[in-house]
Amino acid sequence: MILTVTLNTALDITYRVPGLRPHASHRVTEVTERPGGKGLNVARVLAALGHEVTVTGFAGGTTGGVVRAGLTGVPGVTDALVRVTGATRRTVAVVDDRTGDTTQLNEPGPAVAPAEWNAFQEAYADLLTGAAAVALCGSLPPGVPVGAYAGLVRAARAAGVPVLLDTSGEPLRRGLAARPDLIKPNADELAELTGSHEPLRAAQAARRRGAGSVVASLGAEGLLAVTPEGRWRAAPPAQVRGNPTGAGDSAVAGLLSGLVEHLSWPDRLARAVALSAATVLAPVAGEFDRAAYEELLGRGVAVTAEAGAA
Ligand SMILES: O=P(O)(O)OC[C@@]1(O)O[C@H](CO)[C@@H](O)[C@@H]1O
Repeated sequence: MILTVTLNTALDITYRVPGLRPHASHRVTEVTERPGGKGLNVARVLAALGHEVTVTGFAGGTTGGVVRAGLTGVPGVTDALVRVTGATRRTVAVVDDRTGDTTQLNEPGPAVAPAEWNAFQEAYADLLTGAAAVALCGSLPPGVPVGAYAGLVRAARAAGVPVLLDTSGEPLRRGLAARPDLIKPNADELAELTGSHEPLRAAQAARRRGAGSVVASLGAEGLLAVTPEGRWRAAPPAQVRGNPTGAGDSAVAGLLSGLVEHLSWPDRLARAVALSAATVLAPVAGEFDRAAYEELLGRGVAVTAEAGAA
């Protein structure tokens, strides 16, 4: 079983509007709602690839109920979310039909009480005993200590479970010190973490600060991996246009599935890039287009080794 942790789950709402303008009123032409928060997106993609996945984190209130209802019946996904008194947040992705651009609005999430945080940590320790790998994903809701991920990384390492951390800002900075096996920042997150806007240099700096491996997602340029086994760049065969929400989560699912299947780094990266591009091509945020995924993999994702020490 693969475990994904989403402390700040969300009901993801996607609005389509024919041209988004500040200060204007808009008619929404299409609304979709689905369970979200990064770890839930990762879980759905892993399950679609044939893995058994358990999801944990927090869920509460009416929105939490809708999120949980949306997970029931998803083949391969087991709900082990911990109930909280506060209400699970909503996030809104507004897709501008004219430009194709997406604007994201993320609520902060419910206030988590100390007893709820303790209950989660106990549940997490139990779940680790059956896990082949764990992904810790997304922002922290109010009330969860900013060093939370450091503790969760340490617990995974103590249990001998490979751990991937995908977050940003101070939670990433602190989590890194606990030495996660892999981090997957985007270019902005990596620059914020290291102060360097040059992705290769920044990824090397992140490794020195504690990450076993770094896979940076660089938008249209694909992925840059800096690992103890070598360095690679992986890019899709053609540029894809669409809604990028969840594309990073699909890359995480590709990397994690590749890890538990013992794929080589180039094969993991090819899978992650193809999944990520197939997510941009899917009409609903956080889903991937399976036909596009298979076609992209079949056409071959260019994975090139970079010279030099990791
Ligand atoms: O606020 P966070 O936790 O950083 O990000 C939340 C979020 O925007 O990320 C996912 C896409 O990656 C969405 O499903 C989700 O709502």
